[in-house]
Amino acid sequence: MRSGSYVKQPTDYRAFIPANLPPDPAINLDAELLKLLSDADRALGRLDGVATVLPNPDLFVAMFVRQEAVLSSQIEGTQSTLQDILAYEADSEQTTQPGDVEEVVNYVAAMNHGLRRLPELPLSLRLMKEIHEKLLHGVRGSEWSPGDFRKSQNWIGPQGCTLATADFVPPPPHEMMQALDNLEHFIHDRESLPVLIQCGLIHAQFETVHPFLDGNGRVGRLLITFLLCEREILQRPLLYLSYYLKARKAEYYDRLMAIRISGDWESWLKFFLRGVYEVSISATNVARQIMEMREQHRHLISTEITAAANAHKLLDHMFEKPTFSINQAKDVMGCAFATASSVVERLEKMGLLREITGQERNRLYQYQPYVSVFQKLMPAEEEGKSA
Ligand SMILES: Nc1ncnc2c1ncn2[C@@H]1O[C@H](COP(=O)(O)OP(=O)(O)OP(=O)(O)O)[C@@H](O)[C@H]1O
Repeated sequence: MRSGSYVKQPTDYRAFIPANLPPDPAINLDAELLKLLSDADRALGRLDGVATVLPNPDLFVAMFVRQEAVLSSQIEGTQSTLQDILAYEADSEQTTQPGDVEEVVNYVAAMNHGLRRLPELPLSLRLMKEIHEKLLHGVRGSEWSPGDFRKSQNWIGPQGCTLATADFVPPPPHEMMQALDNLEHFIHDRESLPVLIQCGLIHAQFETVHPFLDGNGRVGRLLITFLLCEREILQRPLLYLSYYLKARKAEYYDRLMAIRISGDWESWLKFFLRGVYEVSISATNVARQIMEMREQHRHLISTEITAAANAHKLLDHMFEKPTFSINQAKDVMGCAFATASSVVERLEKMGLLREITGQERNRLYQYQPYVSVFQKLMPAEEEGKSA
């Protein structure tokens, strides 16, 4: 079959051996697929444009990365919310954070590591292993060979299922390496296909090969961002595609299965491109809202606070790290504790900051209007629970 075939293994189960990429027969770029491709390209271009045209986009990139990290980890079943990770980053000593918050922190570290490495190391099997190592470092699943491809057979399906009852059995290790070599080769091919088509094919093939014992979904979703950044389709990692995949998890899995069962690459690609389009538009709006908010709040600070330089400094910092203690604010502004305390109090009265711990000591303040822009994308989080 076009996407591969099920092959009976000596120990009596059937594993899927993927065919090489690009698919043969080639992807049918019908009118619908071409339109979706062109819409997604345009929307992604607009998102990238926002980041290059507006001043200081780097201030808020970290928040987009956190957003993607939370959503991608929630697909995997992690309960932590954006609020949890912000509080954890501001004060990791706090004991009230859910145990799995470190998985999201690791996702952010894996994303940042990959983005840092890309200028010196192309998107490759080696980079995938490095990313995986960061992702599973010291957390649940870390007994599952962080940074190493699997050396045993794995399978996908409901908890407790066996090789015989699994929904899907990826290739056994020796076939897996051959499939990975082909995948790496395909990743380096810059000529044959439009980048977004290539990106969709790479993600799905990676999930089919399932080269790690755990974390395949998250590494596969990170690959999407890395490819877009490596090819300079996006200058910065602003696309939180997991927002779309999380909302349509059943369809996400069904589309991946349809590639294996009936070789239907095209329906997966259409689903993927719709996601790129929708999320690009959403992310562009978020970026615009943030820049407007920055202007409004800068203006508000200038008119309401005399000697506003410190507060401006803190405001800029809040776009990158919206949750912080007074001690941290003091360091950012380079002033005395008492001065930092009065600036924070003032910003709180102006409605820009909210104290989030409810404690008398070790208080944390949050730039709430800003965080709310992202929380609105996660309705369940507003009620204080994860989806
Ligand atoms: N039939 C399927 N059912 C569920 N997941 C599938 C299926 N086929 C492929 N997958 C992929 O496998 C991923 C799950 O693999 P794994 O548990 O190793 O990854 P994870 O990162 O730990 O978890 P998750 O992917 O759920 O976030 C899914 O996210 C999806 O991308």
